Amino acid sequence: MHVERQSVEAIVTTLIQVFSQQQYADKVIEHTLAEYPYWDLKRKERYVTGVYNVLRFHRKLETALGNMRSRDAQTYAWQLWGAMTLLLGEEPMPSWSEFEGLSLEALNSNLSMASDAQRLSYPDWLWERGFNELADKWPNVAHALNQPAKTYLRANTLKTDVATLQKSLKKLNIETQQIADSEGLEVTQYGPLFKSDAFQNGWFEMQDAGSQKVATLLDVKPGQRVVDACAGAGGKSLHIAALMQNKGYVLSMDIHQHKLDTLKKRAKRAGIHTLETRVIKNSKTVKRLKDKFDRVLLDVPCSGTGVLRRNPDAKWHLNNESIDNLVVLQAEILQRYSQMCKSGGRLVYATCSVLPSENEQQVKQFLAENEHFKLLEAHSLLPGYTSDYDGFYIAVLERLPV
Ligand SMILES: C[S@@+](CC[C@H](N)C(=O)[O-])C[C@H]1O[C@@H](n2cnc3c(N)ncnc32)[C@H](O)[C@@H]1O
Repeated sequence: MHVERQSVEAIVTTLIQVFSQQQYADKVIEHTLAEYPYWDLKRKERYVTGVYNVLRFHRKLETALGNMRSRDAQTYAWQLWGAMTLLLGEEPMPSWSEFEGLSLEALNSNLSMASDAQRLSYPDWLWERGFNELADKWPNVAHALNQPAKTYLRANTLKTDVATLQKSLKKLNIETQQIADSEGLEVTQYGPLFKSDAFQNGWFEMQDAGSQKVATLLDVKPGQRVVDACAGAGGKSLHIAALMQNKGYVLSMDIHQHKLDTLKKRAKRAGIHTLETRVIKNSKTVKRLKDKFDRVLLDVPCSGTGVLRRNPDAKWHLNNESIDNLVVLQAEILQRYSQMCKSGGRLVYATCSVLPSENEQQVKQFLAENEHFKLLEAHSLLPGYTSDYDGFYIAVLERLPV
């Protein structure tokens, strides 16, 4: 296999932007791909995988480089890619001058003295927090979160069914496999998904298979009134509207208007006409909706530790304090927004975190302070244990009838 210099240069430039200029990887990647519209799918995939592999294993690579590490940001970015290529051994190592002096023996020798956190490439604070919260499950979870993310789709049952979608994608050489008892599909052979007629016509959305369980557990029925109070760009709102067969009312709220704008476009493409969006301007927006909904979804802002496969650079942007602040915000959202639930209604609290402080402990504290709610079921989708997909926590609560 030939390694194209232009692709590696693009990876190096991206890494410099992420590390030295603190930019988010997904944004820089999107921007870079737009600069090279003539790249074929394979080349795009190699570029994206290269960036994510370095981000995922940054600490390991830094440790492996030891005192070979350059102080110059540009040279260091080349070294990171070189070290990753040597250690993974999946691609041939080009004999370019930027890699002079790098050897697999030297990298492995430095790694032989590394700590577990260094070898599995986590910051010390997160390694410790993982152990404190998940005890001896943590190393397996940490390892599972280092695997590359797979691609999953959800067939939009308002417009098609799984078999018809599969057939239509197959014509473009995109192979998929249905996930048992669901509208979910794993993409087993990638292709031009977003250029397909199926996508343009709203036949599917890209959504992790774990994430698809959230709306399912909300157990919505056609004709109900449902609020998705932290809707973001609407992954779960769209699923909810489809499960309700476009009958009833879905209110999608968020504090960011631009996310709701994206949601509206997606809803239009999906053929949804029962959904309204509303930005949360202040506490009154939610207060006015007291006791108004049969179903309330609180897919709260969280550490995102369950989705590190998809956003590996989050490890380097988070810290203990930011997670502690999120825990406070989650408790506040749960307490205030739960009031939108009618008596006899159902509330789902969900995170894409693997940390019990954001999950089980939040629900336990809420139930202790709110006797009119009871827990019906809770699912901890823990990569490496109970989930092959992203990590999620989903608690289903009922507001007791009065
Ligand atoms: C986990 S994301 C939601 C993802 C979305 N439900 C989906 O399926 O695509 C959490 C969302 O909560 C929003 N958020 C943050 N603080 C909030 C608040 N106080 N009230 C409502 N939403 C909030 C964020 O803007 C973000 O979009």
